[in-house]
Amino acid sequence: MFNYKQYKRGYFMPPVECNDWVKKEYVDKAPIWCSVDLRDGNQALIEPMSLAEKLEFYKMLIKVGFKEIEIGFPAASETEYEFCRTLIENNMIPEDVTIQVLTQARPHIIKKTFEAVKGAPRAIIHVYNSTSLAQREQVFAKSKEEIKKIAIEGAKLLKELAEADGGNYLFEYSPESFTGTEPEYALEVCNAVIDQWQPTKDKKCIINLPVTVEMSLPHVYASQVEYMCKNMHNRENVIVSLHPHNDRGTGVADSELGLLAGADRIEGTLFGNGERTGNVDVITLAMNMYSHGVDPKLDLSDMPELAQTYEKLTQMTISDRHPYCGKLVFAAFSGSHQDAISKGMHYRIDHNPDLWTVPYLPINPEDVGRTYDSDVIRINSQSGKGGVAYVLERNFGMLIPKAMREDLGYAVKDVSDNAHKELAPEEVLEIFEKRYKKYTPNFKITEVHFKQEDGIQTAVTIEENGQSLTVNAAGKGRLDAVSNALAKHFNKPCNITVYEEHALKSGSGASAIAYVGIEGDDGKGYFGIGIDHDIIRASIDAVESAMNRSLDK
Ligand SMILES: CC(=O)SCCNC(=O)CCNC(=O)[C@H](O)C(C)(C)COP(=O)(O)OP(=O)(O)OC[C@H]1O[C@@H](n2cnc3c(N)ncnc32)[C@H](O)[C@@H]1OP(=O)(O)O
Ligand SMILES: CC(C)C(=O)C(=O)O
Repeated sequence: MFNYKQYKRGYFMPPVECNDWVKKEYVDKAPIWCSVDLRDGNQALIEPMSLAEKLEFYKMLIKVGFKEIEIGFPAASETEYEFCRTLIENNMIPEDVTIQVLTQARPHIIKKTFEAVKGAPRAIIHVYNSTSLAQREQVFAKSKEEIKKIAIEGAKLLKELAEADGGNYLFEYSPESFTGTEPEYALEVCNAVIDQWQPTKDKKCIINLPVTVEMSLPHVYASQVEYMCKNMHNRENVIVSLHPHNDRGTGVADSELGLLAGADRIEGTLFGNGERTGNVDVITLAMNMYSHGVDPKLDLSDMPELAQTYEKLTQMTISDRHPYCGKLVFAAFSGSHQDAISKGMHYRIDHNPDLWTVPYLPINPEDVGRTYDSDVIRINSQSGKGGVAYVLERNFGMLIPKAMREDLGYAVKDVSDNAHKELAPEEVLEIFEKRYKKYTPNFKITEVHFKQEDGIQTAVTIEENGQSLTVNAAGKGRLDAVSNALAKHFNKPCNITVYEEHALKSGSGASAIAYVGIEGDDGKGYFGIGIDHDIIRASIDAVESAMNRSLDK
């Protein structure tokens, strides 16, 4: 039954008000990033990655710039164990990278974990036990003291084994299910662990406050984190880490507010893969910082490659709307957005190309390996004249006159609407050319001669209904003379209201384009274009098309 009465809030507010984080406005420096793709992400896959797949993912994480990588749960399976050994025995851990391994606070699992990391140049041993009220009561059936004892015993064993092994280890403790734990109690357990480890400036420890299951608004978590940070023993020698999941869809907000509340480190995954609704998406978090002008200290410049490799190795699918990396996240189909983006692009170039200010696009798509041409302005029946003009300019170097854009915009929209489909730039060009170039259903100009005498005199040969006729007229310029000839012949106005021309990009097979608009006897504008090496020829072709269009009515 769909019955909200069976639920109640399962979190606990700190015993004192903790809201200093509210005064901070944005995350002004990158946290220490720890990727948990190969552990939390991996344990949530339908088919966990093979050794070869984990290796490929690991290399990608290094390329992105992670300096701390939780490579697995070595006591969990042979593959996990072997992966850890492979990295160590093949010297695959760069000097500036530390691997991290996870273990339950159970002696035989901790011991197996130490066996797995033996010989590692550096490693973080991450031990956890669950502390929430629900798990104390239902899973462990243990008192607060007994649960704290599990944590203390685990912490002690880590210290003993590390000393015996002589390896270069840092320790991390997670009060798993922190968000369902009374903050005073979580603090008591964490402080007991810190007291065991006695971290120093040179040998800090990590206390990780997981949002194992997200159960509150993000500001509640921020208050809990602030409470922990303010009351933690030996705080200066403790790295406070966050490990948000995304059950309520606010893992990113938890992380950002948690950082404002004093945390130093984030554990998360690329594209947010992880248990249930996932771990916090490191890419979104990092790009959020980037879009505020803060260096995220991760290199996400080749997002399409990252996305492709991620999808291949995890068999997961990135949504088209996934922040910063989905296929459609930079696409604008709707007319008003396209218009603003197109104007914003020009404004930026004219004013300050070093600053990104384009409306509707939080970041420059090119920064993450996307292109303006195929990713940004895309044409369908929601599009407008600004977007259509932008597509022709960007892709084919055509600078459509302002007065012509509306007519063109509606023509393109109609095609898309009728076909119920998006139009590729080439299809937009095809519609444009079909409508305006060499449009001659009513007549053709087959020959034109000019003579300079009292202005310009012209003789225009018109082929109409299978017959040819030469019309003489005069004008101030050559195009004026031709339009006068057409007006005279058809006994209709052919006043040129728009005339623009420009060279076309090299390689397009033609050197110039002319755009002509005329006002018909109904007061409406009719348009044509001409493309030719000879700009006069191009202009005559354009007026020919425009007049033909006006005769259609
Ligand atoms: C929130 C997280 O994502 S935490 C990480 C979770 N990831 C995984 O569990 C993946 C890897 N895990 C595994 O492969 C297995 O669970 C193993 C190998 C670690 C352990 O396997 P097993 O001992 O066979 O089973 P299991 O995990 O069910 O053990 C449950 C027992 O451990 C206890 N336990 C569970 N977690 C912990 C812990 N962190 N610390 C101490 N005891 C724990 C349980 O209370 C239970 O005790 P009981 O036997 O007295 O009832
Ligand atoms: C082990 C801990 C950090 C964890 O994965 C979680 O709580 O989600």
